[in-house]
Order: sequence, then structure tokens, then C-alpha cells
Amino acid sequence: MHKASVIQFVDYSMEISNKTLLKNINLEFAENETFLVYGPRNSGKSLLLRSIVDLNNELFRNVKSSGAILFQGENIVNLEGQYLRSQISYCEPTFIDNINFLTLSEVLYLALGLKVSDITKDQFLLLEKLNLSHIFADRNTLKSYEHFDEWTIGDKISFIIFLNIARNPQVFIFDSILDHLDDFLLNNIKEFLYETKKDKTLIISTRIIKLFSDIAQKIGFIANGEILFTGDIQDFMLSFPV
Ligand SMILES: Nc1ncnc2c1ncn2[C@@H]1O[C@H](COP(=O)(O)OP(=O)(O)OP(=O)(O)O)[C@@H](O)[C@H]1O
Repeated sequence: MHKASVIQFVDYSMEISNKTLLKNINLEFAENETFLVYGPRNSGKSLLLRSIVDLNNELFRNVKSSGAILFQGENIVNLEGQYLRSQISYCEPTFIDNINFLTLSEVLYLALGLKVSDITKDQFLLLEKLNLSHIFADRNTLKSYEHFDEWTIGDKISFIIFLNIARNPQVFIFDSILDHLDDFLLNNIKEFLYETKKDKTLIISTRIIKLFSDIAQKIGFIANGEILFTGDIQDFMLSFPV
């Protein structure tokens, strides 16, 4: 059965300061699909995934693009930024350091409009599943975790995942951020994401295919800003053994 397309790149190219960094991308992400964007360092994974939420324009000057990116059939340039980012959550490893500049209360408020005391039962269950109950169990422990420099990297990544899931978007993009977990936490989070995704779209970028080949169905292989393969992950493993 053909799954409904959620995001589609149509002949999309992008340059920054006259240097072409994404070349003629044609790619489709469907509903209820886990899609791996796989490629070496500097291959263009982040530029590609940030372009889905129109973020490169905000981060860099002299960005030009041609072709189109469609979200549910609409060109993203015609969609309101706030709406786009409520439907598609994007997170990358710089978030792990950037949240250190804020307190837990500030992050909760900025991301979810929530006070710590307003965390709901369902949200607490989510936190429990992500192994964060040792932080959120009671007010006294919470106080000692108000500053993120007291948190482990694994707990910070789990918390970033919580913030993304609690916002209930249609599409989750985890840009290389899950590569930073140890085996135990990664297995727990993969299991959790697998249960959560249902009618959602999950896009994971990685430089290490073996971490996710068990949960992904589709793969796009990118090198030097070009997609060299797109299709079933099993076919990819046979054609490009790594
Ligand atoms: N603002 C920019 N100006 C010029 N070149 C850039 C800019 N941002 C990224 N690049 C270049 O584009 C290429 C792709 O970068 P990108 O960050 O998308 O790679 P990546 O595959 O995500 O890498 P990694 O796995 O290391 O995170 C790299 O060669 C990078 O140097």
C-alpha cells in the first residue's frame, strides 16, 4: 500500500554565498514511516533537514534556493513559520549545549508554555518512559536540577525528546542527536519512538547506519549535497554494503 506523502522535495537546490550545497534533491517522507538520512560528515544532512523548517535562511546570510519543499502538498514558503514548526519538530546536537544558557523552568515555559508545577499526569508518564522520573519525581529533586549543567548528556537528550513529543507534531526530525547516546539509552529511546510514532513521520539523520537499521524502513543516502540512493533500507544494504 502506498503511504501518504507528508514532506516532498521537488528538484530542490540550495546555495550559500554562491556555493551550491544541496543539488537537485528529490525526496519523499511518508506518514507512519521511519526514514534514515544517512551520510558522512559534511555531506549536507543538516542543511537538508533544516531546510524543511526553513531554518537555513534564519541562520545564514546569502541563502538561495530553487525547486520546492512541500508539507502536506503546500509549498513551505507559503506557510506561516510558527505553524510549520508546530507541525514539524527539528532538533540537533547544538541544542544539548544551548539549553545550558537557560534554566529548566525557562525551557519548559518557552517550549511548552508550562510551569514545572503544571506538568500533567500524561506528561509525567512520558518523562517516566524516558527515564527522567529521578529528576521530576518531587519538588526537592527538581530544584537541584534547575540548572542544566547538573544534567548528564543522556538526560538532556531524553528531555529534548520529551519537549518535542509533548508538542505533538506531525513530523519529528532528529538530526544526528541520537548518535550521542550510549547503547542502553539508545535502545530504550528507539523502543519508545517506535511505539510513539503511529501515524507520525520520524526522520533520523546519522553517520552510523547500524544504530538505526533495525527501526528504519526507508533511507536516503547523501554525499556532497546529492542524494545518491533513496528507497528501502534492505535494498540499500545490499547495494551499498557498509
Ligand atoms: N553557512 C554555511 N556557509 C557555507 N558552507 C556551509 C554552511 N553551512 C554548512 N556548510 C557546508 O555545507 C556542507 C554540509 O554541511 P552540513 O552541516 O549539512 O553537513 P552534515 O552532513 O550535517 O555534517 P555532520 O555529520 O558533520 O553534522 C559542509 O561542507 C559545510 O561546511
